[in-house]
Amino acid sequence: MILIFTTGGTIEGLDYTDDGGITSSNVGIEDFLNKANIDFEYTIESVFKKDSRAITNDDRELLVRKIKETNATKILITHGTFTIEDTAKYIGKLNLNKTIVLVGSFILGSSADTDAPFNLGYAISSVQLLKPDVYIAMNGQIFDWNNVSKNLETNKFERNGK
Ligand SMILES: NC(=O)C[C@H](N)C(=O)O
Repeated sequence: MILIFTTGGTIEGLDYTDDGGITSSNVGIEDFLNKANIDFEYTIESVFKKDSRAITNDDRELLVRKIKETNATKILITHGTFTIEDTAKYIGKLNLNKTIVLVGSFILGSSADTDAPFNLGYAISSVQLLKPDVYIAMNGQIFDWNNVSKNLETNKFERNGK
């Protein structure tokens, strides 16, 4: 069984507009899974729905509590890309002995050319195969929680020192 926690971000159609307001186009992660006719057991829970710049450590603590409470050992977290590495580090440091994969998208989940379904598929595959630890699945790659940063110029995640 895969447990999916959703937290908002562009992958769920959530973004700030240039004038500072927040836009929401209400994309359901479940919709992507249904469209792909997936055939594995999963549970999905919305923990909060925020642009990731608005996520606080209290929010991260709530996520951690839910991760600890569940019997599930394979957990996918959908998350905005701006602070996905902060959340990965926050959880990774705790050594929870579960396979936890965080994933987001760069292009609005509601847009026709979104990278959301590709990223989700890659992350769902990864969460089933990786050994217990915390990872970010983006740009068709897996990054360890303690060796990742986002390159704002290229919109790609990189290993540190690369
Ligand atoms: N690509 C993204 O997810 C950016 C987004 N607005 C966020 O929540 O971080």
